[in-house]
Amino acid sequence: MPKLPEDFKEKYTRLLGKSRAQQFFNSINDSPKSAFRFNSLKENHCLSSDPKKEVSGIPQAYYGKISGQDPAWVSGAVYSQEPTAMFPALFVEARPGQKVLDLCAAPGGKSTAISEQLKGEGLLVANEISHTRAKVLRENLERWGTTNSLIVSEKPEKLAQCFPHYFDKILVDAPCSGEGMFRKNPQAIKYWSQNYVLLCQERQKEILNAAIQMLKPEGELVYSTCTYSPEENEQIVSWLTQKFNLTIMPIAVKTHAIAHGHPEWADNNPDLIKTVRFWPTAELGEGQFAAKLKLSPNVVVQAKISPNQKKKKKIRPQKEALTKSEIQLIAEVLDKFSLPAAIKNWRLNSRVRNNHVFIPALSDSANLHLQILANGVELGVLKKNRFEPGHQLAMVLAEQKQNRVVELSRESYLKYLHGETLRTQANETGFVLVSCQNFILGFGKISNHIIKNYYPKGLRV
Ligand SMILES: C[S@@+](CC[C@H](N)C(=O)[O-])C[C@H]1O[C@@H](n2cnc3c(N)ncnc32)[C@H](O)[C@@H]1O
Repeated sequence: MPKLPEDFKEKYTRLLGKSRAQQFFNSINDSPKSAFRFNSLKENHCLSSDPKKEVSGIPQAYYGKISGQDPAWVSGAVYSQEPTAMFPALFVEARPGQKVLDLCAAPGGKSTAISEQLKGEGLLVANEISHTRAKVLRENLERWGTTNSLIVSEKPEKLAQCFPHYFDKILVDAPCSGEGMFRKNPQAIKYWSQNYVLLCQERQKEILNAAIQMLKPEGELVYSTCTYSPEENEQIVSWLTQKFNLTIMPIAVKTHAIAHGHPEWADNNPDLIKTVRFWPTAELGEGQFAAKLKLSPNVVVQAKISPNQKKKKKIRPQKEALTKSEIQLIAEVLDKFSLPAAIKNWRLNSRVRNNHVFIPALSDSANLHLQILANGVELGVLKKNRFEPGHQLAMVLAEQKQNRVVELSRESYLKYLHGETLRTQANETGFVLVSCQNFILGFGKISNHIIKNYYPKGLRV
């Protein structure tokens, strides 16, 4: 039983009343809930054993654990995520073609869900301030088969200079005091203090200040935390409505296990009742809060790029379009596969930079002077007189039924993940997709019944 700090218990007894508070403290002793979501962008959805219990209110989500070594996980067919953490992305309700920002995005649970909503059309800017965590974000979005994301690692203020009033939707899944994670991560209890809660509140205001500058008139902001404290939840939403031209929107949810926000824990604005809370007592999952707000149509929109940016040296566009001979080399590989819509027009849409061939999600990104980890889909690398397809391309090809696939046994699968060369009975030669249990894992290249391993070195186990 994790020992809860006395101030924490006093605070929630005051807020909830003795009996509800006791139920709440007891629920923190129960086991945390694990769940996973299926990837609607990918072809294959059959696990080795059928998942049993659905997460109420989330399409294609089930309770249970999927190991990080399961072919379903490695291929990006599933994402392991705490059940209540699945909701904020659902509230974003992005439509294909829209521009969406996930401002605090790593490890990427919510970005992967938003990319499913966009279905490859429009733009997802996924930002993570920590460079180490941003790398994990990149791996997860790549595995997911996302084609239209710009992955960046910047402070929110810096992003705000580049994207004034640019986005239709913004998700701020804010760093918080993590009270909702106490039973999943008892270490979080050690960090808890009322001062820490207030410190988190300050940081949330800074992040939101930048976020609002990037929202289009009539754009929508989803704000979420995994904590219970009113200071980081209802009080932040009150602050947002007082400081900016924002109104609180209703949130449509299809689960009974959801509670509403508490106007009396903030400035008594009755609209706060439209915000939502997940309590562990409802047994859906861990603690969460979410609010949805809309910016007025009458905000003053600033210039496109800030003076700061204009002063920066313009990066001259390199020769980036493909030459005829480059197209020929790439076509020798790509023409053998069935291409999903997002990459079908690769001949026209591809760019080459330092021999890397990619279809950008945002063109002219170099002049933004941002730390960009990935822009769109990397198709592969041009080498001397040949083209080597990249891992991200394999993950995108998994969105469509493919014929050039070599299915591995469980034993060979583990060898593939280690980076070993494999033997095969297959008669194909050249690049093939490699799968296990029909989940596409990456590329291999066959010559004389030997599969050369193209699983990326950085992902090998
Ligand atoms: C709750 S986590 C995000 C989880 C993520 N949305 C997901 O679903 O996988 C909050 C993230 O905010 C980042 N963060 C911390 N301080 C920040 C700041 N000042 N500005 C922006 N992001 C920050 C953290 O590194 C962390 O990755």
